[in-house]
Amino acid sequence: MRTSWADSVSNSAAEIAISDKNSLPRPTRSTYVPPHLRSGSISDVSGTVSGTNGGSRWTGSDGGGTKPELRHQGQGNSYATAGRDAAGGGGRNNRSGGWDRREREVNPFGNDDKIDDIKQNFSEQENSGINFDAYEDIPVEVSGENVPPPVNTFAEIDLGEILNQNIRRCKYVKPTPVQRHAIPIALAGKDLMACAQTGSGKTAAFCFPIISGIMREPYAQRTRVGRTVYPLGLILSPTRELSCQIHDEAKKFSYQTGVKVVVAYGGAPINQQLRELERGVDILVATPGRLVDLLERARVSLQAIRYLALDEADRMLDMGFEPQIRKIVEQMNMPNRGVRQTMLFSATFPREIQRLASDFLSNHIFLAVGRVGSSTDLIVQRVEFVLESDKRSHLMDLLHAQRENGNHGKVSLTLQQALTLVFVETKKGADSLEHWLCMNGFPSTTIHGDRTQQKILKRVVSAYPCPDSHRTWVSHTERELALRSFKSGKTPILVATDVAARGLDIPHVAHVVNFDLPNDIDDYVHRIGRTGRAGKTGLATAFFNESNLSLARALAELMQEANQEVPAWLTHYASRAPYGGNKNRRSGGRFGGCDFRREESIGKNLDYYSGGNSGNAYGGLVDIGGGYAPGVTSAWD
Ligand SMILES: Nc1ncnc2c1ncn2[C@@H]1O[C@H](COP(=O)(O)OP(=O)(O)OP(=O)(O)O)[C@@H](O)[C@H]1O
Repeated sequence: MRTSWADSVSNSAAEIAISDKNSLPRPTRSTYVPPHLRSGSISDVSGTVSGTNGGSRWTGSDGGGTKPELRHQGQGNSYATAGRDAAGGGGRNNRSGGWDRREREVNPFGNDDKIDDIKQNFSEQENSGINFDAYEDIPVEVSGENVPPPVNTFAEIDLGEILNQNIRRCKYVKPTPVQRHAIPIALAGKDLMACAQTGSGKTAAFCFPIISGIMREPYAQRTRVGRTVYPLGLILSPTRELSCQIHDEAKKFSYQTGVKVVVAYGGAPINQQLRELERGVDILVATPGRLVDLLERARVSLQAIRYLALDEADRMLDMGFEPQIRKIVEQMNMPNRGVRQTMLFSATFPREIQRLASDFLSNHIFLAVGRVGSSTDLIVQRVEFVLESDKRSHLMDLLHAQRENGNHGKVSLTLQQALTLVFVETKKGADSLEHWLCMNGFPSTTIHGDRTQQKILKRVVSAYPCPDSHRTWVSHTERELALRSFKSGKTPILVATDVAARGLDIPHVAHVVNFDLPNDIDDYVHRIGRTGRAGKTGLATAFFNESNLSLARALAELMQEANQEVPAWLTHYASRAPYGGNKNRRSGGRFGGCDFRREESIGKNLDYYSGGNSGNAYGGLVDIGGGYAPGVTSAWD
């Protein structure tokens, strides 16, 4: 039976004795529950909660409509507290109550997970291909009050042994710049607005502190009341692919920590997601639309949220998503800013969006890490003048050259690795180009966000060229399959709309083609950022013509800033073009990525430092009014 949101919230609020969303009561620490006792009912060992759920260690009823009988311990709230985990070290909460998750948890690392192998030092490990030299001189700006110093190694951060093991399993040798700065800030409980270049490891930068924080929280055995679950962490992202990717990453990071991560996204049947939620959730990764649905069905409550992260935050707060985000954050009983911890991450952060975002933040720290991909030559950017009518044949030429030469300058392409991502403006255009490519001997697939038709065309790669009989229509729920087919190299060309522009981390994308340029330079930054990730090189080619005039100036500036060759004709277009390409981002040719508070509050007591990443940049904090340290330029200014 569907219960109204308001009813459900008020009922459950009464039951779990969370009387004030801004003063979430914290239970006392419970006694340690030895692993051999964890298989039974929680009440057997802690006397905290009665009722089991088919073997789940989640508290609450079995979803049959009976309210769980929650007994309180200590401060009179409903949170059953978990014991400490000896293996976790450092007094961490292992979050194991009624059953030991570690026995049932699927190993997200597959077979590549021999503890003996991973017990080696970080320094002895295989570097996962990241080019750390490229990061050494990245300009960094930080502003805010009491900024914790950055770290140089994971060992310097107290994340706990289990999380450290997972970091080793991921083959992360040392933190990327955004991780060096953001993780200590987040662990200090500060709100954070972080801008860092595409492919620089932002996902881990917000996941590690959330997972670690939940493991540390003494109070937070997760609670389910009736069918409503109460996650502690919420990560919002704009697309289902990105949500799934964050979920996959977060599951790796949280492996064997007892912290349960669940994903919910639209365009897929809700029932399976509901079942998964009923099994328990500590961190919910979600797209806004589906989350609102779950909140309105009272299947999720945000009352217990301690950590809120918005990935691609500028996208989440632009006109498309802002109303939903406001609803989620401000009208759905989530603890207020200042009570919860809020972290916003993106590679781009227009000034207007920063201003808007400050509604969700409390006394936040602003962090900007220069964009590795575009400020170095890791992504080689080319722009070619191509008339609309010539685009297809030009693309064909590029693909033939790529196939024959097997390389693009610095970018070595093997057959399996030569993945090419082609961005187009419309869904129809994507389907049409994919069909044409396929008919011309280039196995392709497509991905776009058509929610009404909810179908994508997937071609069988062996059909070469693809006859109609080999074409397979797959349902929208299989959009991920198209992505998988691309990732695996079965269909090494993916024609996509902007739905694939942000966040997706696809190894071996060597070439991004902007068949149709976007209207906004920030979208261009995100699109080309699908290559040249984690220190690897990449190539980005853009087809420009008169219809892209409004982007000319922003594009020329961006390329220049990234030390790219700007064709004379583009400079010419730029000089006579009105300023466009993102009204919010720049004014007077300046990047708008720096802390907007600096401009609006000169003289406020904000710490501020800027400089490279070599360590000496932190020698002295300068007052915000002092601007940049002498001789230091920022990628954001
Ligand atoms: N410390 C690290 N060492 C090695 N690889 C890392 C490290 N941190 C992250 N990575 C890898 O770098 C890649 C990019 O990371 P991630 O997807 O988090 O980037 P991002 O900054 O969120 O990019 P985008 O702006 O496009 O969303 C991933 O494959 C990730 O596994």
